[in-house]
Amino acid sequence: MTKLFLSQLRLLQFHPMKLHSLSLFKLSHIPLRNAAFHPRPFSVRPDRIRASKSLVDDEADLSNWVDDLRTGRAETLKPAQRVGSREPAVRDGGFRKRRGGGDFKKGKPNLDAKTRFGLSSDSDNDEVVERGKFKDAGGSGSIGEFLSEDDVDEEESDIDDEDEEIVNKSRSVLFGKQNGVSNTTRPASSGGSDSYLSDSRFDQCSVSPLSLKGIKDAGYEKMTVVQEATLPVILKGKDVLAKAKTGTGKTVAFLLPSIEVVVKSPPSDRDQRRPPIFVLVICPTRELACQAAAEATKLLKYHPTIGVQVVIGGTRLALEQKRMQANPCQILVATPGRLRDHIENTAGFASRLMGVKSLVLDEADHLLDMGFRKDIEKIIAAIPKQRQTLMFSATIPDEVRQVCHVALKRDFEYINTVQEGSEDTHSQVRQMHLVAPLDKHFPLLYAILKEHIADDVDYKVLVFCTTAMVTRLVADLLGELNLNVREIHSRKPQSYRTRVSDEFRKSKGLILVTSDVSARGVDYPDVTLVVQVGLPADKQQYIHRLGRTGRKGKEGQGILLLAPWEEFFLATAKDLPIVKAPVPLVDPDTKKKVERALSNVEMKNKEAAYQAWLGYYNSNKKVGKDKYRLVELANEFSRCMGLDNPPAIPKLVLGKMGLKNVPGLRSK
Ligand SMILES: Nc1ncnc2c1ncn2[C@@H]1O[C@H](COP(=O)(O)OP(=O)(O)OP(=O)(O)O)[C@@H](O)[C@H]1O
Repeated sequence: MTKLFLSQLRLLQFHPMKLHSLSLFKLSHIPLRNAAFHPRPFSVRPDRIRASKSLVDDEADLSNWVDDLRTGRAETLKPAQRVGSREPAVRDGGFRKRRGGGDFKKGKPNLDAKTRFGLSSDSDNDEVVERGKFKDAGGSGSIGEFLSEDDVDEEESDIDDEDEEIVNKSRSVLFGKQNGVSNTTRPASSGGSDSYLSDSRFDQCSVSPLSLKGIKDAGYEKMTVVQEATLPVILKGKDVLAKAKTGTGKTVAFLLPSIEVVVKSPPSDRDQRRPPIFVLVICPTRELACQAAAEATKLLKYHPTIGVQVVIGGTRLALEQKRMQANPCQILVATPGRLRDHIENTAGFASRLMGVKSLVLDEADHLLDMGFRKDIEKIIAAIPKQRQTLMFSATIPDEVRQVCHVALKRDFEYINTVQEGSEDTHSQVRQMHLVAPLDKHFPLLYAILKEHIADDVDYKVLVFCTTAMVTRLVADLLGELNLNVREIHSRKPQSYRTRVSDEFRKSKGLILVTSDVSARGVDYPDVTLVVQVGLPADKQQYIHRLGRTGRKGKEGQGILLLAPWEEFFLATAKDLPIVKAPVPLVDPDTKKKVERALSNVEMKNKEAAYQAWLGYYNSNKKVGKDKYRLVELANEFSRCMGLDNPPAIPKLVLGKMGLKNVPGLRSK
């Protein structure tokens, strides 16, 4: 039996003097912690990429996109790009091959896209900093805006469309029952501790022949560990709370048995005006909802009578209403706020929900935290008590287990596929942290990215930032530095988000600067590096962000860039193997280049980023405690952007933030 060691790493203090003494940082040359790891070849998957959402030009098209997949009207599916382990970088006399680009200009934020999607007009929108609390506002001063949700996604139905709204049977170890709850830990069944595939095949399970055909066409043969662990239990009708590492196939694990629920239900009458919805899947973000619906569509290939639809914020409610009327579905994938909107405003919708037999909460811990809880409770009140409930996530903190009775029956089964003594992250993902003064962050980020690009021609990088407006600032900066970047956050129109997300999914040689809208569940293949700039909201969010790389057993790298006063985060994640990174050399030239690039970034974007930054850290329990120190730090951030005089903030906003009369702040 493989023995797993929990690496208790000594977290070394960063010493600024070391900055110059260390050689150029080569992320990809650092040997993996688990040197013996070989990514499993992913041989059985003639991978398919879903229809190009870059064709989606307006909200109406977006709304119809999943329908088009169902009816085969969407763009022909394209064969996958390379799967399996990454190839070494191709170098040709210093020329580095780059792919991707689409209709965006390399290295520059696309101006057409900016104009078309109104980027400039939303620069002074509010930015929410912490779920359920006041976030900073960028100018209009409307309280409604303050109360909107930011990047935690995203869907807030009640504001407007721009606001938003995630076993091995034989070897299972039963830890016993407490209060009727079964707790089961089901370790990976083959191929070492990090294998995500089990030895069991789907055809060994009692699923319908048509579903099996769909699974085969999707390229799935063996079940992943979480699928093997949960399928038999779910098929028996039990409520399940399941935990499995990121990128290990949880979506299919809940979709397949959900489809079987519909298969076993009496067929709806074709003429029935309001046919029942049998399966309701709730995801915290729009991207995730679309992704889950697309996966369901794949699996439903041979079930022509079963329909799936998606309802998400950012599209016109009336369009969704029309679409649901025209193409009634038995499986509905939704984000919480928009679902509530339909419950309250769509004629006949509430009665359709009375047919729900299976409720799925994807990213369950996130859906049960305070930002979504009210919506979820309202939704649960609108569906029958007699139903099966499935909750999945890569992180299930104790607090969530304590409140999961909100949705689950008392005798639910808790299935944990993360082995005892193993971390919630993948051992094939090298995790590093870099602690450096704030004024070094932008040059360091640039140096990290340049180095990574030089090492891997197929680079595909996600850069996570703390808020939407800081995301925009960093994207602007990296664009000015001629890196091939895109940005995605909650202040972008949904059609733009969908387009960029799809482009990044298919691309290589691209950097996506993002807020936490991309933190959970989004399945971008072959991400080579995840950079997290600044304090993650919590350890769970760190894990989910990191989980965008190292999916399906592949290798990956993660780097967390912190200021010294953010270093306390490492103590909260001390069970994770986050090692100290060698510091990349930032030569004076690089520094100057970054300063020059910053001077080209629009003033209003810097102002919005300052305010957002202040709001984000103000909401942090530790950093926000000492308001005087907070303002000092915010002003340091302002100087990092080249603004020695910090931008003025509306008095109302300062009042809401509890920052009135704090020295160092300028009000207007
Ligand atoms: N049985 C299978 N065999 C091979 N590939 C699979 C199988 N099941 C799912 N996959 C693929 O694995 C990838 C990851 O799946 P998925 O996105 O569901 O992961 P996840 O566990 O939900 O991740 P996260 O925690 O980040 O949400 C997807 O590309 C999916 O198509």
